[in-house]
Amino acid sequence: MVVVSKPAIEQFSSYLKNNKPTTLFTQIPLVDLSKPDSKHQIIKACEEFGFFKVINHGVPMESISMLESEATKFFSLPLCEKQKTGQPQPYGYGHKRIGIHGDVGWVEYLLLTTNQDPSLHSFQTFRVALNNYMKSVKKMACEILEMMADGLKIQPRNVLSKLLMDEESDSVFRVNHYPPCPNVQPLSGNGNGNGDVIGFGEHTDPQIISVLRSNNTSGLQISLREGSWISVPPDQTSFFINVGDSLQVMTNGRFKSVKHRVVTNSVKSRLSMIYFCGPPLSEKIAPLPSLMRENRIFLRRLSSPDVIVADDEVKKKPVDRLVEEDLTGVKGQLLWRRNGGNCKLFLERNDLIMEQAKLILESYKSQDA
Ligand SMILES: C=C1C[C@]23C[C@@]1(O)CC[C@H]2[C@@]12CC[C@H](O)[C@@](C)(C(=O)O1)[C@H]2[C@@H]3C(=O)O
Ligand SMILES: O=C(O)CCC(=O)C(=O)O
Ligand SMILES: [Fe+2]
Repeated sequence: MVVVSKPAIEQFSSYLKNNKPTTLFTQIPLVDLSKPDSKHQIIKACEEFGFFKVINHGVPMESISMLESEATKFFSLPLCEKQKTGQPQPYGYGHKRIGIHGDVGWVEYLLLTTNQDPSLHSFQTFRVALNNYMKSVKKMACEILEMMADGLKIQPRNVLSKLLMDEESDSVFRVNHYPPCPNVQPLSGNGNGNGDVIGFGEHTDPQIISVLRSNNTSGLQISLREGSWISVPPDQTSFFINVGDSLQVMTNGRFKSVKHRVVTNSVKSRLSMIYFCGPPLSEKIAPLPSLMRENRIFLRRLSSPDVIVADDEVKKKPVDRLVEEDLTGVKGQLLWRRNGGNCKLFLERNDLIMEQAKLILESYKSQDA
């Protein structure tokens, strides 16, 4: 639900107060995929930001423009036409409500599986443009994942990309449309809690990596390690790569999944297209053996209370100490599962039945309440 309560100017000044541009000069890492040292740049960017921009990516501009124009046409259709793609459960057309946790944003979107998704059966030209685009983007994503494996000195180099190449890969594609938001309007729900104008509230993506582009319109922000937010300058010809929770787990916390959000624009529509590279359903997501330290799994809470991640930074976080004591040295695995449409990582311990693992997850939830 959208609530209009205060005059726009008052809300805007509150927005600025809560979103100080603390790091004006921080540059988003740029990786030129055609350069021989790109694997090292990728590793550095994933360690420091969990986010980077790529150029010389090999995705043809025509396939990008074709999909963008089909998506723009789609969002300009009357609501009843867009709803023919189905209710978002989770696939289909949705607006304002995002996911199952009551999140609200100034956004409409289309969420699709990358497999044979029936949602677009009456939008054939859209479907063709999408398949074309996804083929090239998937190829680029695999190349990036292989460069990551090289940079991490992990063998075989397809250890990450094979999850995406798997026929059962649980990848999703999302097109988000943020219409201009004329007034600065606070949204109810789980935005960022400051009454800001949120297009898509802060979160981390649960998948391995996400490949994002937009129509040259600002709005995307990422959170830096020290907690400040920076705006990502838009760029129509490049792609942006997000490290997701699954990759954070697989690298045993060496890469961090990036917290990000989208704020609205009062003048221009933002259109973003994102390929979320997910592992096959029920894939075991565990730190890659060569990146394990002391053969232990450390756990840290992520933005969603059900998602936990291997990381030894937990030692610095009092709220998680109990969990570390409970689980240090435990052999277990995180499974990629879907629950009511949302994909998540679930903990399954070798020495405990799932019910007990659930209890541990419950304790996260009660800390949040
Ligand atoms: C606000 C949310 C929407 C989301 C689930 C979440 O609680 C946090 C992650 C979001 C995300 C981002 C990537 C994909 O678009 C998505 C389908 C996913 O797997 O995680 C969405 C979720 C969603 O829209 O349900
Ligand atoms: O629209 C964007 O630029 C980002 C949206 C996003 O983070 C998501 O869909 O997961
Ligand atoms: Fe995201």
